[in-house]
Amino acid sequence: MKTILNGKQLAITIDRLCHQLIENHLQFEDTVLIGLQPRGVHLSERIYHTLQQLLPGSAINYGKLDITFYRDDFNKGTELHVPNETDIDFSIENKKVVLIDDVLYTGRTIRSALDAMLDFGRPAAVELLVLIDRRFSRELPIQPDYTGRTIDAIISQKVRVLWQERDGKDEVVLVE
Ligand SMILES: O=P(O)(O)OC[C@H]1O[C@H](OP(=O)(O)OP(=O)(O)O)[C@H](O)[C@@H]1O
Ligand SMILES: O=c1cc[nH]c(=O)[nH]1
Repeated sequence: MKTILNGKQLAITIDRLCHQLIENHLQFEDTVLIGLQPRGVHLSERIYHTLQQLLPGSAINYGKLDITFYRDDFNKGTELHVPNETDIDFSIENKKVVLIDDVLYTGRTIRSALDAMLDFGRPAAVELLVLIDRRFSRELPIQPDYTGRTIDAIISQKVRVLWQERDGKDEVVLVE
């Protein structure tokens, strides 16, 4: 197992991503943040809380989206897909949406998210923020707008993003 980001590097990376978001979205009046269940939500929570500290007084719309029923392999094969909560209590009509996930690999999760998101309105634009972009493994034409770290990994390897609140420590690792 190899460490890609330790806890301190992860915190610095999240801070940088937040500043990049502010650069493009200023006070977030027309922008909403949506974290993807289950693993992207830990990242989106950190980003949301960091932005609130950096932009005191701004009311940022933040929600969580579950894509289970929109997966292109739902009801195919024997794997049981257990849904998580979707919590979006605002319309995304004409808003700029920033989708947030921990890892981008084939792009299929994000494709599903683009589909699932449309239940909440027609956005003006959609951006993608990921902590880890696994290059050279995309199966769909989907690329991130904000990236924590780009890595090259072989197919047998797996990136795992660990969070203090769930795993007991903050770390990004490459598992052989
Ligand atoms: O770009 P993709 O190929 O869709 O992979 C990215 C997704 O994989 C992980 O989720 P999950 O744990 O559900 O997938 P995994 O079982 O493949 O790790 C991760 O949290 C992303 O949402
Ligand atoms: O390496 C990978 C690939 C997909 N999803 C992950 O969480 N890690």
